[in-house]
Amino acid sequence: MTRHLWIDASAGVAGDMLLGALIDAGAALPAVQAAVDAVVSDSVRLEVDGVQRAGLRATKADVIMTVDDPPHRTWSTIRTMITDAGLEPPVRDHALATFAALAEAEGRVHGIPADSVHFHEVGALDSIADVVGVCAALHDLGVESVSAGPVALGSGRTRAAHGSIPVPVPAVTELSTGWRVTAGGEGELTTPTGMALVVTLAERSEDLPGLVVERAGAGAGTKDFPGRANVTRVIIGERQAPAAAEDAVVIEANVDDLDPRVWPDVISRLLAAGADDAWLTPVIMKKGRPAHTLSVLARPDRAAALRSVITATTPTFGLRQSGWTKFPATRAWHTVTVTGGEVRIKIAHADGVITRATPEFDDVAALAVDRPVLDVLTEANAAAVAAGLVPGRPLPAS
Ligand SMILES: O=C([S-])c1cc(C(=O)S)c[n+]([C@@H]2O[C@H](COP(=O)(O)O)[C@@H](O)[C@H]2O)c1
Ligand code: NI
Repeated sequence: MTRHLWIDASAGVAGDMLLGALIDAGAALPAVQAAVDAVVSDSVRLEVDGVQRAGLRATKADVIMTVDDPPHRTWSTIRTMITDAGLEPPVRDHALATFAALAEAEGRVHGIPADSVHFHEVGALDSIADVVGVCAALHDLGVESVSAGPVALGSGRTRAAHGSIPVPVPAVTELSTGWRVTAGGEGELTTPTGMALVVTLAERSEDLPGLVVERAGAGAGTKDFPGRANVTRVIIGERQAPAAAEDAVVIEANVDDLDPRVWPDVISRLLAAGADDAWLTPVIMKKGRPAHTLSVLARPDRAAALRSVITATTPTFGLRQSGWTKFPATRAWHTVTVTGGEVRIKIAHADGVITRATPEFDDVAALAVDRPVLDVLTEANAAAVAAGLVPGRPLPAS
């Protein structure tokens, strides 16, 4: 069983709406405020209030500025602030991935490198509070997996720093690649920060899955439209282990004319765009040319976005795609303490019995600041054994 969160964005989603919904569902405001303070100390105060939207009760989360003149900040500055804040590793990693998606989308829209994307004054503090706050709230709620239903983006036009822009606004359109969306009504129903949170945190777009419901929450948007509640809802519950078999696709292209130094960037962009894995195989292709086959494994709903990444980042004139069936192990996570911090242990299990347990390598590498990675790995393995996370032993309660 996994604690799953499903996001209902059928009336739209913004960062503050999702934050309000998670606090409404029971996330502790002090824990969320502490995470935000760790990134931007003494700059914002989160306030929550019960409000009504078209007759429905919901929690409104407000980000109150407590500084007069907050500085302009680029994505590269914000990345350093989040990295250095001492956040719990899952909170830090989710916040970094969300901001990266937002900055890359804005960069593509404006034709500038993501690192130069500028979050001006209030926008920067607002976005940091929303993104870090949502990631901290998920952690506080013990959420292990996330999915989202179709997202209503809105229609018409809105005013932004660029003047009057069409809805869905360009950054939202960029972020929506591969996601099920609808117009859903007049006005800007989904903001760039809201969409970045959904597409980064949710593993898939799906209708409400089978859950044993534990709690629900509703987060209010700023406006109150008559006849349609301006709320983002969340439902949290225990999800049964997914069926053993899953549909997957493999997208491939043979490439003989890419500067080999570019390949690592191609692979990392494919992983950031939702590939389950991406790899290269050296081949001798037609005309006896040494080349590489690029292979990308992904869920079918990620295929369109991944084909676009391949086309944009390699010189290939075409690609091929085939359908596969995956048999992923059922997974669970536990955290162990080692010198200097915590390491998550990834556990595969069947019928309540552990079949494999492995320290999450990114957590291990992050703690290997002034000692070898192998030392931290050995300590994490020993901590996992001491905690009973050993093949053949029962899966402990989470
Ligand atoms: O300021 C910029 S660059 C900006 C770009 C865009 C594009 O789609 S491009 C949109 N907006 C608007 O800013 C507000 C706030 O959005 P948050 O995600 O920070 O909540 C919203 O109305 C966007 O449409 C700004
Ligand atoms: Ni913009």
